[in-house]
Amino acid sequence: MKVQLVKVHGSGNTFYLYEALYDDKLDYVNMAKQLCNPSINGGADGLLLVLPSDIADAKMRVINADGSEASMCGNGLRCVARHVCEKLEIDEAIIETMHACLTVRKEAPIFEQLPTYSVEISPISFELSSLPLFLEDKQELHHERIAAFSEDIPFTAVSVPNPHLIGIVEKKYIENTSHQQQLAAFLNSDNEYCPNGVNVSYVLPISNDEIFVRTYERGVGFTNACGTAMTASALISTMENIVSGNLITVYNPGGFVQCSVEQYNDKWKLSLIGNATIVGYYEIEYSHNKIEFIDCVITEEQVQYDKCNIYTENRLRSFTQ
Ligand SMILES: N[C@@H](CCC[C@H](N)C(=O)O)C(=O)O
Repeated sequence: MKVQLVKVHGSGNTFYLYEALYDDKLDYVNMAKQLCNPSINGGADGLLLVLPSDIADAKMRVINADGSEASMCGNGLRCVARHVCEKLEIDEAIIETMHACLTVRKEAPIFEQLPTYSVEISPISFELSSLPLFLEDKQELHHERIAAFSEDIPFTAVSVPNPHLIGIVEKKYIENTSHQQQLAAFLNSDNEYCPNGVNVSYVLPISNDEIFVRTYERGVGFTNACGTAMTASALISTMENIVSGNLITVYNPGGFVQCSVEQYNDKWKLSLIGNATIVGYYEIEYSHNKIEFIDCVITEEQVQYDKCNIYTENRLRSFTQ
């Protein structure tokens, strides 16, 4: 069977997007594992499925590189938002995800001409059972040191609704990734704390409205960026008075986004604003569970995005030197 795919990214978090217009009985887990293999066409961090929905403009499913399914994906949702809005010729849409129907919207570019979308990030829970994360008698974890994780990094746990463990760190933990690598690999292996794994982010405060976030993603490993992690990090940084104001700029190894963090009557309202870049259009042959790339048309959009990367690198250099 011939399958049409779009390669997309949000902050360098890269996905193949496939729109299934009918029940095609394809093995999406097998497809994701092959498409994400870095030795084939550069790989990707996941497969985004755009499916018909009875209650929204479309439904998104997210398959991680290892074949596990995630309940949400912020960077991926921006790319799905663009796909659906352009197809339906609308500027705002509702996308059904595993646990919520979320509003997505076309926005003014965050940098030069970059196609930019905002996506709602919800529901939010601090209950450890929502991740789940098991820590003796604790119900929640807020900016606290856990000896088994680190002697000096305070961690917060939150689900949005995919699970995140977020540490506020000093520069040495950003310059050298080994602590994050070891902790995240442990929490994503067979372990007593996070039986379903967890996305682990290290956050470096930069200014009163800027942070840097690097994430080791469950089901993938280190990625250029994780949208839900950056939004959750902006929330935690706000709650801990590390940043102030409603719009936080979040730099990451693949670019930058803006996260809107607002509070109404004790309830947090989060959204993620950033690029939704189309890298290329691909045709594959998928038969006997094997993928073969047949054709591709690469767009000019990455050239434009590279300029944004140069801007981000220069900006980051000014913080880190
Ligand atoms: N990159 C994503 C999150 C993808 C899912 C994650 N790996 C998980 O398993 O929770 C994002 O942009 O939010």
